[in-house]
Amino acid sequence: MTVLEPFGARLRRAMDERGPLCVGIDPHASLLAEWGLNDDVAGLERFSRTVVEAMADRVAVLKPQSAFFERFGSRGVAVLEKSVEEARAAGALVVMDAKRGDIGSTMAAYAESFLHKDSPLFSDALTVSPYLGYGSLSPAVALARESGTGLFVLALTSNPEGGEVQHAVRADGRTVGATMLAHLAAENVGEEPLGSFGAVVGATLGDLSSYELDINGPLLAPGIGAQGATPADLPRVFGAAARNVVPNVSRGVLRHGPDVVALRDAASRFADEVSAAVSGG
Ligand SMILES: O=C(O)c1cc(=O)[nH]c(=O)n1[C@@H]1O[C@H](COP(=O)(O)O)[C@@H](O)[C@H]1O
Repeated sequence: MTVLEPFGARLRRAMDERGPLCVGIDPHASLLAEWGLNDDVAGLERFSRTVVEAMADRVAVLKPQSAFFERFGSRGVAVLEKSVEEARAAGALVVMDAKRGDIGSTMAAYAESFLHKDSPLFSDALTVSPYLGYGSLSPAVALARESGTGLFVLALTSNPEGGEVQHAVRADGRTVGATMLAHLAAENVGEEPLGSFGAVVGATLGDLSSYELDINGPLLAPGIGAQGATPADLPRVFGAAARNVVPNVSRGVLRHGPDVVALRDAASRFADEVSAAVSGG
């Protein structure tokens, strides 16, 4: 297999060159309607192509949300394949948001679907769920190491319901979420300039100073915009780990379409606010 430079190194460089913002490609039916598009495969394709055209040559990361493509069956997935390919060709890193998680042998097939270089859906990284046990993700960790890709593991999610699982306290006194962060820190030991095994940590969660967020890996932070968090929250939520945060905005940017210039302006306003907040400016 052609081996890419590790995802963490590629991501760090992209964050340095383009800023850390991740824009989501989330073609909600309501957004298709707002954009004057039909809720069908042609509308999906137009939406996705517009976002890629507007963003892929300037933001560090694009994150397509697979569910909105799967909704249309195989033709929707074909649009997803094309979007991933075009976004990567234009220089963006693609984090496939498919939140996969299963017993190890099945997990291996999920990993192949997104992280093997010959897969039609090959992406730079994949979101995964560790709630069948962190160890069930091992085939994905192994393939990511082999192919120079990365994972974002759901540790502390942005939604209010996540706490009942992630804040649960284990017999050793640690919360489940903290345990996931510790597993990721172990994966990333010694990696420079940044490990490839990231955590998803919601920007909506308030002060997380009781958590060890310094996992030497990226922290994907959804929740900015439509879910109520703002870039100004990042230092308060993430403290010193803010330098490794990849803030995600989906609807907060996408609602400005379909005009490409308006989409770019919206993303660049978020990017400026992130940079002012994280650099203390
Ligand atoms: O893994 C994710 O990206 C994710 C994790 C999480 O904890 N919360 C969360 O909102 N997301 C995703 O991030 C995006 C947020 O979209 P907006 O709320 O429109 O910005 C959606 O695609 C969600 O599926």
